[in-house]
Amino acid sequence: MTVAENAVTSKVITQWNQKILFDILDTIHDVVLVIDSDTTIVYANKAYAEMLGVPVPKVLGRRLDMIEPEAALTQVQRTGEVLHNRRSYLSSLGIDVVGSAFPLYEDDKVIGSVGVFKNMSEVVRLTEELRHTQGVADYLQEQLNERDALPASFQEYIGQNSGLREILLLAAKVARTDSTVLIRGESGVGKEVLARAIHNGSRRSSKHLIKVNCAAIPENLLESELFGYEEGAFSGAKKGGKMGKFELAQGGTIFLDEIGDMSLSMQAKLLRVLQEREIERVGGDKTIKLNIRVVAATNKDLDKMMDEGTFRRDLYYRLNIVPLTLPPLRERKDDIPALAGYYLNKYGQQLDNPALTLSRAALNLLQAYDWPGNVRELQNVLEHAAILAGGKYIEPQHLPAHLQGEGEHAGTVPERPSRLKEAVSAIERELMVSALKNANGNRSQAMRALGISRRAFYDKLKLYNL
Ligand SMILES: Nc1ncnc2c1ncn2[C@@H]1O[C@H](COP(=O)(O)OP(=O)(O)OP(=O)(O)O)[C@@H](O)[C@H]1O
Repeated sequence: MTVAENAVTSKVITQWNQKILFDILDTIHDVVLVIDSDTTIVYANKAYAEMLGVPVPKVLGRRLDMIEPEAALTQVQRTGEVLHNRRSYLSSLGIDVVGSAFPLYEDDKVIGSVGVFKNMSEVVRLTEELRHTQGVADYLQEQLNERDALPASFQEYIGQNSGLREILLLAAKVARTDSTVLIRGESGVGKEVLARAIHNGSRRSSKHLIKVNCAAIPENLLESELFGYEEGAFSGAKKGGKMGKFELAQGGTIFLDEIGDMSLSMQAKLLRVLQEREIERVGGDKTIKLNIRVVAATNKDLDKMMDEGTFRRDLYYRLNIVPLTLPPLRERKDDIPALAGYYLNKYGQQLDNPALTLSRAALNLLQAYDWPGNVRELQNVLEHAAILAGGKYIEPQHLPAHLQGEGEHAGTVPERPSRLKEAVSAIERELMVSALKNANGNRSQAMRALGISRRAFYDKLKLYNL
């Protein structure tokens, strides 16, 4: 304030009496409190009395350092320094306040101080409530994210179908444990993809995932494949012996695929391993402790097999700790566009045709088909179509005849084969079907009749969805 302004103000004030000045201070919602040099309260406005719940006269003359030793006003009194917008807690009243305190000087001497502050308890309470609510909201959001988000290892498994998603979320949870998992589902639904995701999502991911296709290994070799053998265990045994798949999987995961194709005698041996968690190599007498996680898979109806006595019930219970059944593609057709997109992108890149897309008519045909061979069949169909398409679009004519509703069975020799590869595949499939028929479903016999290796035979079984 300038000297002239000061003169004007004092002139006006002197014209008013003290009462009017105090009335003015009482109109303020903020507390105004004045203490003298020994912290005796010499003035308090109405807001302070209301905050205390007592009339003003009862407050005057009391020593603030007795009531509230840590109050900003008493601090200012001691230090002579202004405190601005300071938040403090008044323990005598149990409230939070925010305000400023100023020293009052007379000839360089602090003769008192004045404080202007407001009760912030409501604001503090609301802020704390908000913080708590925010905390709860964050927690719930985290839970939701955890519920909906699949770990990175599951990204490879394409599918948003709600039924499938429930299974994937359960699998992701189980992945973090050491539980034995049994994955069931028709051929080509992605049991192996899921087994890999479980392994990669587990604490064993830095160790190996060892796969054993129990159906593709001849019965007499399966035991040494799984358990390994010592030198001289049998004629033709390698010098120095050989490590089995269980040993190779130490610290990691063993994936026993096609477990339903295991003979009863092997089932008994496997059951012992699951119970004892130890093995002995064929021809050896040393016990090897196992630290492995077992994931098994099958497309066989194990319940029926147990009823028929071809699958051991006790082994089933050992394996079925966490059962995961993957739905067939016909039950999750809503995933076909995403799966098709994934494979077309893949094959489009390989064929230098990155913009490769499905025409609406072709997509309709994919959606209308029942996919007995599931995702594997879809993958094969799209690979084939991608080669045939040439241009940007896959049209109905690029899809196999049986998808177009023209032929009854996949692979039936087309009357006028459009491509050599297609015709060869169709004939191959026919030959496989008739070999299996002639052998009454006995795969080994069919394989021998066809004169092809076990691996080639099983690859073709998968390829033609037999
Ligand atoms: N959800 C999926 N996302 C991406 N690819 C998939 C999915 N499901 C299956 N596939 C693909 O389909 C093919 C068959 O999958 P996989 O071998 O895992 O099936 P499977 O159920 O183990 O079959 P089988 O019982 O015949 O052994 C693989 O090429 C795999 O990459």
